[in-house]
Amino acid sequence: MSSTEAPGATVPLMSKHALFMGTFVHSKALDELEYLHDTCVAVSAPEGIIAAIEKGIEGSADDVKSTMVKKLGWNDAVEVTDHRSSGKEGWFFPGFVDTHIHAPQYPNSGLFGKTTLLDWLNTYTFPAEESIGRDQVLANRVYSRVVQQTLSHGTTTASYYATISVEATNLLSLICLSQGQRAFIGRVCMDTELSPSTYRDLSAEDSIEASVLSAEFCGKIDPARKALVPILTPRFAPSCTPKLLSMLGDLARERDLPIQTHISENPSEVALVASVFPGSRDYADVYDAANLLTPKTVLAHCVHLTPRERRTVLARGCGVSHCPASNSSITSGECPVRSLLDDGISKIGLGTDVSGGFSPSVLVSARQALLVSRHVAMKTGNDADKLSVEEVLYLATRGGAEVMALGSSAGSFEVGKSWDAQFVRVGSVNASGTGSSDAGEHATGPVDLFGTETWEEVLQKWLFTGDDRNTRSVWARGRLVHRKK
Ligand SMILES: Nc1nc2[nH]cnc2c(=O)[nH]1
Ligand SMILES: [Zn+2]
Repeated sequence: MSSTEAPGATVPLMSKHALFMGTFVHSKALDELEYLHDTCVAVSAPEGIIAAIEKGIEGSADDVKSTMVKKLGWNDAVEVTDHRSSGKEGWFFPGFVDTHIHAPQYPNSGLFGKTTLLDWLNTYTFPAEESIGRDQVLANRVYSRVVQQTLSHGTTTASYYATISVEATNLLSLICLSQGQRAFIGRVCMDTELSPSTYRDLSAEDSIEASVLSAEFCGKIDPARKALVPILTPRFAPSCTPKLLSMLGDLARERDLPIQTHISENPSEVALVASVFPGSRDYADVYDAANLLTPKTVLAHCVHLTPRERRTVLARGCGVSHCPASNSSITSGECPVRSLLDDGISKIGLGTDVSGGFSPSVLVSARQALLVSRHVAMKTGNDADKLSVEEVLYLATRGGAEVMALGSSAGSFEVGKSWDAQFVRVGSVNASGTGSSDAGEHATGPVDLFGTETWEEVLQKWLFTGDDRNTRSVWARGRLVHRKK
């Protein structure tokens, strides 16, 4: 396969308007999930935008479908997905937003031993990334799989770090486009001796030129930035010279590009930044001096930010990608999410941070976020530090959309937003104690309902015991991008 050839079949555009019916669950606010029963959501073709939402009225004989059809005059060419008979065993939920994931690290999922960030980078990460850049066949294998896997776990938007290789990064763009995932594509920039001499940009100028090439490639294959957005990606401060950082800040402004980077993940990293940038007041100041902190900047981790750094992040309007599974796995620390929120930093989403994090599932990240918040609470003695199920599911969807500056187009079910959704199905246990979903084509994994649960409890059980077997269908920008066989 040549480097710019689109791999595999491309997910087709919506050819007909569509009506989805059943129960819809989404975040209304940080601490509130809304449950819309017997509801019809109309999605217009070919762009996949929610055109109308008709809520069923309890006890009313009026059918929401006919009401909707009359309202929109979509009588004929309409595709109907009707899950109204699913009861509490099935519901539509917004697609997840993964605000931070390293595509080339996917083969290393679960491999971290007892390392911490800086030795983990040298032991596991740089070798894996370098090998992808040298081998397009391997890049195709890994990138195709990571996009398939994230889609099958319900991720409709992902912000990817690729590698320094333009060729391999372009391949990731093509794969996301053909599989239908909305993606931010970041060619990694790094020009210091922190990484091996064989795996770094030769100069700041080279790094900028390569970043422009990969951004222009995205522009060529998706000119309106409908599905693909190039994102400038200085790996983290110690990987970049001040010159490169400042050239990236200029480039972001000139081309109106978003930025992603890591910050304050681990105490040794924070100390390293202080020693490499002695003239900066703190880690955030290194980025701020280069104009890299903008409302379109995604800052991964933010575990050890000082009060002054928090004020900088808030003042610049940056988003935070909370990566709890990664922070526990490579022992980086416990991000104090409640305290960030209390300080006014409300743009917070979740990142799987594969492969610092071990799972491509944002559901797992949400679960881990909830658990880590319990550890924070055990340390502080303050119950208010505990995040609720509603809050972590907000971070997984709406919060992530805000972080990626997609707040008006994704993250919840509202007229004018994109149909980015997943249909979740769980199982129930019958009188003889058998799960309805133990086997066969409808196997839905370990979530067992006994018929006594409230809707709130069903969502809690999904968060803690669910997995990708429950994610039956996934749509991104109206297009069906995954269906469980
Ligand atoms: N978690 C994580 N932190 C980083 N800091 C610099 N590079 C990385 C990376 O690849 N993963
Ligand atoms: Zn990362």
